[in-house]
This record gives sequence, structure tokens and C-alpha cells, in this order.
Amino acid sequence: MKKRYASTWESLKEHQVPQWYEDGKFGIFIHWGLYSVPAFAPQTWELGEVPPDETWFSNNPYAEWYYNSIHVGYGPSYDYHVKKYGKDFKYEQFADMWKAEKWNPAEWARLFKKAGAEYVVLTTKHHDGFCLFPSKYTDYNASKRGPQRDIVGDLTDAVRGENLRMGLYYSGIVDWTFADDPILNNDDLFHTASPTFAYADYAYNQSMELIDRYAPSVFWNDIGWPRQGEHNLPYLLSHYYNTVEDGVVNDRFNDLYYDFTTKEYQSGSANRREKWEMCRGMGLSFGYNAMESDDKIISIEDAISLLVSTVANNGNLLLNIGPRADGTIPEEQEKRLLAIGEWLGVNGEAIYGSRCSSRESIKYTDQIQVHFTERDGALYVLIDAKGKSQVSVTVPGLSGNAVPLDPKVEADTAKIDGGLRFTVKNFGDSQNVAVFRLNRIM
Ligand SMILES: C[C@@H]1N[C@H](CNC(=O)Cc2c[nH]c3ccccc23)[C@@H](O)[C@H](O)[C@@H]1O
Repeated sequence: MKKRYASTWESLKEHQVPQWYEDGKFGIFIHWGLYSVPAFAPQTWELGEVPPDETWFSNNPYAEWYYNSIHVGYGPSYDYHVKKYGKDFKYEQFADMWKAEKWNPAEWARLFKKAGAEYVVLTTKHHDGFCLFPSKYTDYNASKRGPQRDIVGDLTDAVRGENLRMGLYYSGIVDWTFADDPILNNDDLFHTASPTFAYADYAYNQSMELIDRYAPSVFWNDIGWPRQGEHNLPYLLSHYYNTVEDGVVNDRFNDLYYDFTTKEYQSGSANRREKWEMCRGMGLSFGYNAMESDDKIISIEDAISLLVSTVANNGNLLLNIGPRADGTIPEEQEKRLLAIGEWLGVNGEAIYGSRCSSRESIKYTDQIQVHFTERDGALYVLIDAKGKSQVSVTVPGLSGNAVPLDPKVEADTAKIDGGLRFTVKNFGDSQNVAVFRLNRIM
């Protein structure tokens, strides 16, 4: 019997994180929109590395922030815009330049499958207010302008065609078509953005149409929910769960409710007793930044290390791609997705469907860490030795027969000092993370 949720916080709090989200571990975030046309941002910092003040917002590395970055009237993006498009060129003009002429959603979905992702989250409306779906509430959308198609619907169909789950991102509290005072600090971002009741209703109505049209498995709201619309949330979220029984929502609804908490680069905190999700771009941006070449984005080893350390601590990794305006995915981004998929092809049994172990991760040095996951009565030992070709570590309190999952990993184990000593001589195809299965949990 399907549970019915009432539009009360008490009823919503009965919702459990569904097994697919606990098991899925790895998702692909996609930031695609008008900002993908200029595709420019300075490469400055990771979010959380510097305070979210004027320095951050006038040198914003997020290419999807291009509208605000040129709107502040100074800084690298403003200079770039004036030089390339001219001072009088309006951001809205990108709406007729974005053609997505080479876009093949089925190709994207095949790549995400090969990457070993279990879910996908696509921007439906970012802070610039441009909608990638045929919204009834604005003509500033991709079925009326630019691509002239239902981007959200076409990708949803392709992703589901590969048996992956489709999630939708919505910029709840910030929409620069309603309020576009230049944002130069977090107060502007969280509190004064889009202050009207009219906008709160707009956000509520668009969220309802997204739920009713696409039944997304993830409703990923960003930054916050319009304060004037907080009273709408119990109804919106109960409607969501009554429409999508195994749906999940994140923690960006003004700290009122969540299924999972979020980290973004260095921002946010994670507590391994709760389900959480780490999101980041491959470089410093979510939207495509044409300046971010192969050497400027996360290495394959670091991406795999991030996935392993996130999963071992009860998190999912939502790794972002920023496609080009024409619908192609930059080769350097595709390369990383395929490498993660290969690693998961060999070591996935320690990841998918696993749960974090009572054993906490052990940090031997900055380069050498050991993580643990458990699944079906087996304990997995994931030895991450960044940049090393060989490594020896003793894990205390372990005993039993440890078998590497990758047949090409050359390693042996010995019982010493009440622990198990792992000596890895060759990491095989597993980049810098060798995974062992112990059939008895000690
Ligand atoms: C996925 C990225 N999210 C950014 C907004 N992020 C934040 O406001 C920072 C943040 C980190 N953890 C949070 C928890 C609650 C609310 C905001 C955040 C957006 O500004 C970026 O453009 C991109 O879409």
C-alpha cells in the first residue's frame, strides 16, 4: 500500500532515504544553459577556500554566474564581456545564440552509464532564470528560444532509457529575472534575493510543473527557498513524495527539511551517521569554462580518491560536467568519466550497495589513507596511496584472508601486531586505490 504524505512537517519526517539513493553512490551533475555560450570565468578558488565576500563574487570561478559577474560592473568577467561582446551586449541575447546543434541526449546517457553513474541531476533553471523546459510560467525557456526543444524532457527520456535515475536541479531562492541587484556577499545571496510573494508563487508553480511533468527521482533545490513561500513547502514536498514515492530532496530549503545534506567543494559539513552528498565541478566551475584545460581540472586519481573517501563516509559523489553550448562534452571531462567507470567496473562491489563501516577511515600520511565499506557480510579495505607505485600499511584489529578485487593488483598480506599488514607492489588498473575483500568482519 503506497504511503500518503500529509502536507505537514511531521508527516514528511516519516520519509526514509530510499534504498536506490543509499546504494547508488555516484551521480552526474550537469550545468548547461545560456552561460555555456560565453563559457568564461577566472580560475580563482574552490568554494569555501576564501570567504564568500566581494573578492569571491567579483572574481567568481563559477562560469554559470556570468550574468552576475558582468552585472557587478568590474572584474575579469566584466572585462572579458566588454572585450568579446561589447558593453551594450545583453546577457539575454545568449538565448538566441545557444543552439545545442550537436546535442545527442542518447549519447550523453550512454556515457553516464559507462561512467558507472546511477543517477543524473540536470539544471532546469539556474540563477539566470532561463528554463530548460517548456514552463507555462515564462517564455524565457529552451522550447521557445535557442535550442527550441524540451532539454529536460529529452534528457530525462534518454537517461531513463539507460536505466539511470533522473534528478532535477532548481534555483529556488535566486532568480535574476525577478531580482538582479548585483550579488557581492552571502547576505545578498541568501536573504534579499527575489523578495516578492509573486516570485515565491512562481517558484512553487514551476516546482509543481517539474514534479508533474517529469517525476524526478531527485529534487535538488539550490541555495534556499523563497522565504515568502516557506509555508508552501509542506504541501510541495508532500506532493513530491506522493508523486515520486522513492524521491529524495537535499538540504537547501532554508534548513527546514532534508533527506540528505550537501557539501560543495570545501563548503558544508558531513556527518557519517546521516546520508550526505558531495558535489563539485571537474575544475573550479560547474558551467563550462573554456579556459579550463586538461591540466586545470581534477586528476583521474583524485576523482577516484574523492569517490572512495566520500562513499566510505556515508556520502554520494555528484560529479559535475559542464557541456559546451553545442551539446558536446569536452574530451577532458569525458576522459575522467570513462576512467571512473573503468575503476568501478573492477572495484564496484566495494562501492555500490555498500554501507559505511563502523571502522573509521585511517590517514597514515597525506598520500596514504585506508577506507572501509561493508556489504553482504564482507568488509572491504580500500587502500588509497596517492602517487605511490608501492605501499605497505598495517590495519589494526583485522584478521582473515584479504583478496584484491583487481586481479592485476600484486599484493600480499601478513598477520602482525594484532593487525593485518597489506603490501601492495602493483596497483594494476586500479589507479592509486587497491581494494581488498575480507570475508569475515572482525
Ligand atoms: C551547485 C552549485 N551551487 C551553488 C550554490 N551553492 C551554495 O550556495 C553553497 C552551499 C553549500 N552548501 C550549502 C547548503 C545550503 C545552501 C547553500 C550551500 C551555485 O551558486 C552554483 O552556481 C552551482 O549551481
